[in-house]
Amino acid sequence: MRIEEITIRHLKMPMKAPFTTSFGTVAEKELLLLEVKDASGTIGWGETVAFVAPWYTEETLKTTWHMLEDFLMPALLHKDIAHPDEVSTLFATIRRNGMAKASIEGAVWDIYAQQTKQSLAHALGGSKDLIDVGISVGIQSSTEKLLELIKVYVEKGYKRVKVKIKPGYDVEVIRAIRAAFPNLPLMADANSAYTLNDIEVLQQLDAFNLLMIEQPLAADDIIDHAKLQKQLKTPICLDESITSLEDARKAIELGSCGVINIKIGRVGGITEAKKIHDYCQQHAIPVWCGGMLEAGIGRAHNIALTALSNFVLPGDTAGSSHYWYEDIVTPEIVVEDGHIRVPQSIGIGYQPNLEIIDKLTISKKVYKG
Ligand SMILES: O=C(O)CCC(=O)C1=CC=C[C@@H](O)[C@@H]1C(=O)O
Ligand SMILES: [Mg+2]
Repeated sequence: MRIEEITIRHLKMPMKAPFTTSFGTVAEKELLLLEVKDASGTIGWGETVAFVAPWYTEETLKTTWHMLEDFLMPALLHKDIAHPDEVSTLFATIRRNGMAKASIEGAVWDIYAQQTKQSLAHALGGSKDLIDVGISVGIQSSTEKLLELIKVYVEKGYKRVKVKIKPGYDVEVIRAIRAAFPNLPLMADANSAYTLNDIEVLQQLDAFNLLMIEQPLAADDIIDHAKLQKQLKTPICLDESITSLEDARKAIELGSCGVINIKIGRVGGITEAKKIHDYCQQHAIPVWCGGMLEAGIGRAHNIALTALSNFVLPGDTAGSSHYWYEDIVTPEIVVEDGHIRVPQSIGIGYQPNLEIIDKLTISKKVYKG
């Protein structure tokens, strides 16, 4: 294939409820939607996951646009590509900026799946028909409110619940959840809010049979995570710390984690995500697919990736209606009894809904190189 034209749309999507973590709140999601057309007219779609502010990683919506416009699109447009794995080679001299790279690479995978007449999940080597789905619950104004929400999600059938923790909002919150839901598959995500000085607090969490504690320490620190893991019974799951296969290899060699959360955007694309998945499988490290409050295109890519066999833990791939009044794809993504059915039709298995996309678009630009 040869990419000839890319349309970037800047979308603003109202959220049903704000999402709060140890770092900040997202009340309205902004994203870039990429419509990528190859010489034969096949169209693939990609979605950026960087937030407006750099609190999760250093990328922002504006940096992704800058990287796409000034470096990534010029490197890709009008080049002959036999396989989407080659996109990362074209981008090899551009450091980091994984979310920008992933948005365009995801669209190329979509085109490839369509042209080889298979589902994206199948093109990636995935064979599951159903994936297990968990839910991520942001920080709430009170523990009562949190317990009420968890009850609703448990009744809806979600396969595990992840809650956000931060210093001062941790042991007592988890204790209350455990008391109300003794058998719930439960985990906590700290988004790097702790240091090794907090080890006693983190050790107290060992009493609650958590599936894992996600990213307790700094994003760029796998050494301290290795020290912490030696002193915790609960497996550590790394999120922000893993931006590439090399990061995963080093973290596993050091013993910094027992689980890895793979996010396509954070690791620079589906090809790298697959490599991390395969490496973890060879080293008996279970993985799951993290979420970035994606709209339908990003969510569809996550579902296809989760069809790979070492995604053995439920992912943060809630259904469209959890976050959105109206999603940008048809049919909307539905969770039933804690499962999503992996589309078996050609491509991503969902159609972009242009009417809704147009309604949410605040600016648009077409690039032909
Ligand atoms: O997309 C989802 O449903 C999961 C959202 C989620 O938990 C996160 C999204 C983005 C940043 C973080 O706050 C958090 C995470 O770290 O996994
Ligand atoms: Mg996380």
